[in-house]
Amino acid sequence: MEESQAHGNKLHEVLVLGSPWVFPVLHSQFSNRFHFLKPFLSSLSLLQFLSSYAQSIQALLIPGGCLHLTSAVLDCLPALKLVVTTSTGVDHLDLPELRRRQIAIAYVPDLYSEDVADLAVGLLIDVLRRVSAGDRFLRLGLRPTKGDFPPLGLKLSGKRVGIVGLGQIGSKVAKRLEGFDCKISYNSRTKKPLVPYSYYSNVHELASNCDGLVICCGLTEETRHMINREVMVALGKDGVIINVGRGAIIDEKAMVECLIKGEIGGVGLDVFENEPEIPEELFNLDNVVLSPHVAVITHETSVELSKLVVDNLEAFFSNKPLVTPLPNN
Ligand SMILES: O=CC(=O)O
Repeated sequence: MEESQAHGNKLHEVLVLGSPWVFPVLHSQFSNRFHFLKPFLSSLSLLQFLSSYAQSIQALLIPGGCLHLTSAVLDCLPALKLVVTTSTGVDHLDLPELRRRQIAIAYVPDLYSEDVADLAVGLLIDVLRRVSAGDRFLRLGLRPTKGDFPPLGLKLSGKRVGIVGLGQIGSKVAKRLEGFDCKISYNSRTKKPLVPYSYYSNVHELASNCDGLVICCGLTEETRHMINREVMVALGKDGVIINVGRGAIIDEKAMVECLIKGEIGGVGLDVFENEPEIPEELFNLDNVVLSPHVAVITHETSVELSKLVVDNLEAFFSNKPLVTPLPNN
């Protein structure tokens, strides 16, 4: 309210759900153009807040990942006409329900793939070469010169790496790993005609023929728990898994068991099955590298994202076509 009053004319109201990481940039640059409603700063429950303050809200902003836009939330927003998600993945949105209510969706088609691919390779190097484990070793006061043994890692160069989902992100991971002389294979819904890598239609077979898997696909009913215990056992006790897709693509409970029993070699995870929850057991395992769902986040990207979000909001409020509408919506 304060912001609209300060400018003497009415700003367009935008509801911000789930504290998206772009919000600080957005708020500092564009609070003179929009009035942002921030339930995450309120002491009220989300539904109480929405029922009290959001009855006339037409546009909302939501990050990908943990917060799901449920019918209960939508029922509190009778005037809603636009959802802008700051994610590429849309598994947190109930698409049929949004369609039924004729609510338009803007998303982020291809802003993040370089950053996500960079972090995927970073996690792979970290898990194999034990960068974070070595860091912990030194911080504990241990030293090779005192006869302490640093945790020895495994080579990346020349490894057989399977990419699960060879889209924008997966292709960039593959390209980066070519620079490490890795032998790349992949699994995706269909074989890509112009790709030089070996194709496996079945992820179990892919795992049997690889030293590591990098999961880059989206979460759908088909990919949920696609990386199950059998796939992990097929990958083998030195095999590593990197996940920059969505947590629930891996059967997380089975993964924890495989790690504890030494049935896989290690994991690097940017995403988790029940974010923001992380299984306790993972904190005690030295062959696990954890990252707080930041693969898409860099300073540079946050500036570009902020502009994209505002361009979509401005288009909506001036009755123009959205800049990045979700296809088939
Ligand atoms: O996880 C982030 C995204 O889907 O963009």
